[in-house]
Amino acid sequence: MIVTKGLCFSYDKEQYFRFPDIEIEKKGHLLMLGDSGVGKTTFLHLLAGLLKPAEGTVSIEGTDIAKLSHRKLDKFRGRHIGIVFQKAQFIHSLTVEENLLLIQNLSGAGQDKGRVHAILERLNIAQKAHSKGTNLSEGQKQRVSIAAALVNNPDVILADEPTSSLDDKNCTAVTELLKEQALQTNASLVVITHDHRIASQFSNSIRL
Ligand SMILES: Nc1ncnc2c1ncn2[C@@H]1O[C@H](COP(=O)(O)OP(=O)(O)OP(=O)(O)O)[C@@H](O)[C@H]1O
Repeated sequence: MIVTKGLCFSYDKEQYFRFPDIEIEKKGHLLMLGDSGVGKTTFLHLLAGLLKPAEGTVSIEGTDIAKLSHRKLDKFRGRHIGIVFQKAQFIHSLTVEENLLLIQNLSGAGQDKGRVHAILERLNIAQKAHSKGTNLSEGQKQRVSIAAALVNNPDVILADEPTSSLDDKNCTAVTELLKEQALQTNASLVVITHDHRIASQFSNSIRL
């Protein structure tokens, strides 16, 4: 479960962002829409503890994440939060499978090749399991990034423009997978986007 209260943030004191309070139960989801530059990624990074709010709180599974030390926050993120970044972030010299196994290892959860392959199948990239990151298209990289966010069954899934590089078929597949994953693993899902193709697939949405 994720709850925010009174979140404010500023990069430079010139532009001040005030974000609406959100509360997403387990299995719940929220789509946040908004034009380029309104602060969607900033909001997501506050939710993930990658930025510290000037005011307000982010509570995940009952923990106020701003109260955690850097080390504890990194560990907490690895265990509880799956982030789909706008630009895919993984090690390009490793294969897709090796990247996902490494993420499982780093979280302390142990390796589960079956889980890795099941998720790659769902994302239509199982045939790329043994390819290196440098040999993937942008859409394939985006899907690896989604697999990386989901592979540890996080309690909170935060997705930043997860469908921007995808064609219509994969756009629907990815959105369905994110929602289904949240339902199956009792997770809360936040998706931010300006991709209007996915608006109709979410019953709960707000505009920034
Ligand atoms: N590290 C930074 N330092 C200073 N200003 C920043 C920084 N990151 C973002 N900004 C500014 O904050 C504003 C909001 O950026 P943000 O990336 O959150 O918007 P967004 O709604 O996600 O946009 P987009 O849809 O284009 O990704 C923008 O005006 C941006 O220039």
